[in-house]
Amino acid sequence: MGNTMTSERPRTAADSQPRTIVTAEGLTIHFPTRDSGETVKAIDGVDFAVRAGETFGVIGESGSGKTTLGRALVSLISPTNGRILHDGVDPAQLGRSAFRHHRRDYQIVFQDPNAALDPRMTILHSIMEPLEIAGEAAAVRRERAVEALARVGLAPETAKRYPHQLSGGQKQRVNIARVLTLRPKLIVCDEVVAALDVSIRGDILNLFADLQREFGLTYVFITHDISVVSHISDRIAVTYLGKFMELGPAEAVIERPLHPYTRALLSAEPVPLPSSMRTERRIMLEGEIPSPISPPSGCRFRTRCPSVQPRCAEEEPAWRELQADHWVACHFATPAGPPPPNPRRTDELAQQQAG
Ligand SMILES: Nc1ncnc2c1ncn2[C@@H]1O[C@H](COP(=O)(O)OP(=O)(O)OP(=O)(O)O)[C@@H](O)[C@H]1O
Repeated sequence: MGNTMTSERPRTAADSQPRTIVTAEGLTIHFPTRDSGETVKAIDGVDFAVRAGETFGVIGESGSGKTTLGRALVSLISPTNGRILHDGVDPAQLGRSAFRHHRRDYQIVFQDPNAALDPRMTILHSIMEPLEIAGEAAAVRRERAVEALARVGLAPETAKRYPHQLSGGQKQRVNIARVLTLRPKLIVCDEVVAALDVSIRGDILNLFADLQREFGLTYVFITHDISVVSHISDRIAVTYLGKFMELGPAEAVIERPLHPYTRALLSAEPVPLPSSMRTERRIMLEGEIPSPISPPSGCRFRTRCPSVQPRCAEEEPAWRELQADHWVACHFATPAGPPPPNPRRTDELAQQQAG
């Protein structure tokens, strides 16, 4: 960045690549179950990089591993296999004190507005708390907290209040102020508007967008709600049973999906359907997501896929860049889109429904 005028070094392809804030390499997170001794494969080998200044949306049904992924990105969970790099640094290799200093740059805001707030602390103290843990001086803590309170749209008198005196939306603004004081490189937003009244979700999403513009923040935005993710994301990753099915520019993923799962997810959404799908029949997602303890062989989506073929049970699809910056894991996807529904499969599903 900026080195072409001052450095003698010739430009390389790497110079035009955007800087990455966090990279996941073969990221795998397995949880042993307490009673049965089995393993929950919550995240089962994903590779991606989040670019500086972008909003990286992560979408998928409940149980697909989104929260586990988000927690791992901010080092709240350690990888079972593979690794996460923060701006090129592997946090797992840092000593205790270096890690403590490092992790303030990688923050998370949770779905439950109460999760991070101590009911006995005033709002000002709650906002100052992360700075105190980070070892900042009292004067800096107060100054930054007051500034952050205003920046998230809360009145100065809110400082003296307690969490129970605030609405859900106001508490979520406090949570945003808490992480903002640390000036982090990355904020993982885990279903941050899901618990809020529908009427104020837009305000909070707009606040995130304004803060991103002002402070050059990078977000990973986790949600099961397509309207949220399409509203705010630059790129979208579609997760299913611990794997990425598709990853690409938001507009391409929403308007011209490549994976049958993405198409089914979008088609299950009541409104608004992308223009390319308005005339298509709705493809309903049949059945429950299978257990991550024993995911299906080959392609994990095959047991619910309307386009399934015999090969899907035998061979795991490769992760392919089918179009520029647009990746998919499906044997039969083409640059034109997902494979057409398999008529035999459609008959089977109709029979199951009738039965
Ligand atoms: N600490 C844990 N111990 C055991 N299993 C876990 C643990 N955390 C998550 N899981 C399991 O891992 C799988 C993925 O969970 P995760 O919460 O990451 O999914 P999700 O996509 O965020 O779902 P939701 O939207 O419901 O939160 C689930 O089967 C869940 O039960």
